This record gives sequence, structure tokens and C-alpha cells, in this order.
Amino acid sequence: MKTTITIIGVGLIGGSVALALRKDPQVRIVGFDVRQDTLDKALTLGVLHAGTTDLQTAVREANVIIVAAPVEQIYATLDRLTELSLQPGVIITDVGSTKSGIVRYAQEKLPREVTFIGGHPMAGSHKSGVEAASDRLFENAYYVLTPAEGTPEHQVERLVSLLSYTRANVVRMDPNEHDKVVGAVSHFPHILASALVNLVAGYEDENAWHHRLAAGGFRDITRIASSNPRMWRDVLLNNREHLLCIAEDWARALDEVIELIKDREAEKIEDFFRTAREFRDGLPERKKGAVPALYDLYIDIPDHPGEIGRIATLLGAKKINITNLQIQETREDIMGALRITFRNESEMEKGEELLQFFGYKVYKRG
Ligand SMILES: NC(=O)c1ccc[n+]([C@@H]2O[C@H](COP(=O)([O-])OP(=O)(O)OC[C@H]3O[C@@H](n4cnc5c(N)ncnc54)[C@H](O)[C@@H]3O)[C@@H](O)[C@H]2O)c1
Ligand SMILES: O=C(O)C(=O)C[C@]1(C(=O)O)C=C[C@@H](O)C=C1
Repeated sequence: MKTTITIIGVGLIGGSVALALRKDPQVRIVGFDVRQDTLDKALTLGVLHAGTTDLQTAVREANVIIVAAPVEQIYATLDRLTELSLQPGVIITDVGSTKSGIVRYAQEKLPREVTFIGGHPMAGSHKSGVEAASDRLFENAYYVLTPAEGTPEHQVERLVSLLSYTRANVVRMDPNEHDKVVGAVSHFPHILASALVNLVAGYEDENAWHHRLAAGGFRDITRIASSNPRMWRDVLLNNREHLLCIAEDWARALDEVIELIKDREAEKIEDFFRTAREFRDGLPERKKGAVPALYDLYIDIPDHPGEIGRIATLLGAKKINITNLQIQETREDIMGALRITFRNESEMEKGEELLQFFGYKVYKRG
């Protein structure tokens, strides 16, 4: 018998989960969203088998419900689910970026017959919406589950088994531990990125030099400042206590560096950078699955008229489709001024081979 999975909130994450889970031939994916145009897009993109803006219709047959709305809307959705008719043995999970508050709320509100298991895939993007969804977004990423004490083990195993289609590394954590760790490695960095951008924006003058000279370093550290403000508003308010502690530690750490600069402590300044580099270089690499650079090639092109036309003609002659083409005004963390996006990995590889054959220097991100 087929498993019906209902995704509530068919955006970047809901859409990506749907695309990954629908690879299971035994699964039928139903989508609910507050926006009909989002459901229409999701159906056109092949993300869902069916979509509706009526929550009762969406969840009536569901064996598993995945709430993938913004964090504040996850609470509101749990409230609404308590009023609806659900399948016996249904598992409800979510993908919210914070866990303690949501898990506590679910335990208080949901009836005993319902199994709630908090979830958070540790992969995403600064882009939002179902258009940015990818079946490979979670590949090789950690996917945290936070089952509460007493959650039936067979239900957790059922969910883990379904999530295997994301090809993520599913791990279990205590919700508070999750919020503490993710506060430091995800939430606080988003605050810093946006604070830095706002600081620099405030320095801007009529020559727009900051805007023009912002190069690789600034862009690398601030990509996530392009993320969805509403999503991050909810995240910060939901992880308030941990973030306030981290902010205090941060202020202390910054003061220490400032003192080193004031005192011209050359050796200690070097140590500061060395310690950071060692930890950063030791982070495990994630080679696949990141949405932004999936099928992109970066090509060093000389600044000649007709150069882009030549590349497009070479690819076109081999029937290799270009889905996007962009001149990089400022190079980010990659060499190559022309970025070409391909439809899939195989076309990208053919494109790479062809352009290299014609003497172009071709780079991939990461
Ligand atoms: N963006 C990331 O990098 C990332 C990564 C992991 C987890 N998350 C979490 O995933 C969740 C969704 O984020 P996203 O990036 O996919 O956002 P998104 O904006 O791409 O998608 C959210 C979707 O939810 C819909 N929605 C809004 N209110 C709703 C409601 N009340 N009921 C049903 N649908 C509703 C929106 O119309 C939209 O389609 C958030 O809780 C976020 O914290 C995000
Ligand atoms: O890659 C990005 O753009 C992200 O911000 C993804 C990111 C992160 O901070 O790593 C953001 C929020 C999540 O809940 C999980 C992942």
C-alpha cells in the first residue's frame, strides 16, 4: 500500500523534501500551501502528485505530515491540526530551524495518538520558494531528528527509513542541544552577515566605493545576508536565550581582538588567525547537493566582443542546453568571469569537456 506524505508549506525546503521523497515509488506526495500560485508552480515542476489550499483535504489520507512552513507558522499549523481528522498512527514532523519550542508545543498540544518527531535538515540556501527546490539539497548533509522521550521507536525508524531518499545523514539530538549548537553554527552567523552588510551600507558615500570594491572576502562572508528576512525573524525570536549567550561570548571575543590590535600584538594576532584556519580547514567537505552551484561552470573569458556568442555557439552545436548565463562583475570564491548554468550534471560535464577542448579555462565551485 502507498504511503501518503503531506507537505505543509511547499517552499524551498518543503519542495526539496518532496522531490527527494517522491523518488520512493511507494510514496504519494500531497502539498498544502497558503498560496495557490505556489501549488500551481509545484505541480508544474513535478514536485507534488496533488496540491490543495484546504488543510483538511491535504491531511485526511496522510500517513506522514511534514510541516515546512516558517517557524511561527509551524506553531499555528500544529494548532490547526488538532482540530482536523487525521489517520491513526500518523507521524507529524517539521523542518523548522529551531527545535525546543516547537517540540514542547507539539507535546502539549497534539493528542497522544499522534507521533510528533521534530526535524531539521542542516542544508538550505539564501534563496526561497519552490522554484529553488532541489531533490539533492540534503545529499550528504546532516538531518537532525529530535524525538521526545517515550516516542515509539518503530515510528522514529519509519521516518528515518522514508528520509533515506534525501540521502542525508540522519542523526538524533536533544532539542535544546540542537538549538545551542545550531545557534552558533547557523543562526548567529546569519546575524553577523547581515550586521556586517548593514555596517558597510552605512559607510557608503556618493561614489559607491564600498559597493564597487566589495570583492571575494565580503561576498563570501555575507552570502547568507541575502536570506529571507521573515524566516530569520522567526528563528531569532525562537532561539532567543542561546543567541543572547552567544552574542555575549562574541562581544568578548571581539574585544580581545581589538585589544591585540591596540597593543600591536603581532604574534597573538597571527595565532588568532591560525587557530581559526585550523578549525575551518578541518570542517568536513560537502561535495554534492548544495543548491546554488549545482550545475554551474565558471569560464575565464578574454574581454573580446563576440566571446560569449562563440561559447554559446560551441555548446549549441553539441545540443548542450544553457539554462542561465551571467557575467560575474566581481569574482566571488571562484576563478572565471562567465558563469554558465546547465540543466543537469551530464550536460555540465559535456560542456566542460568541450570548452576545455577549445582551450578555455573552466572551473567548478567547491
Ligand atoms: N531556507 C533554509 O536554508 C532552511 C534550511 C532548513 C530549514 N529551514 C526551515 O524550513 C522552513 C521553511 O523555510 P523555506 O526556506 O522553505 O521557506 P520558503 O519561503 O521557501 O517556503 C515557505 C513556504 O511556506 C508557505 N507558508 C507560509 N505560511 C504557511 C502556513 N501557515 N501554512 C502553510 N504554508 C505556509 C509559503 O507560502 C511558502 O511556500 C522554515 O521553518 C525554516 O526555518 C530553512
Ligand atoms: O546555505 C544557506 O544559505 C543556509 O543558510 C542554510 C542553513 C545554514 O545556516 O547552514 C540555514 C538555515 C537552516 O535552518 C539550515 C541551514
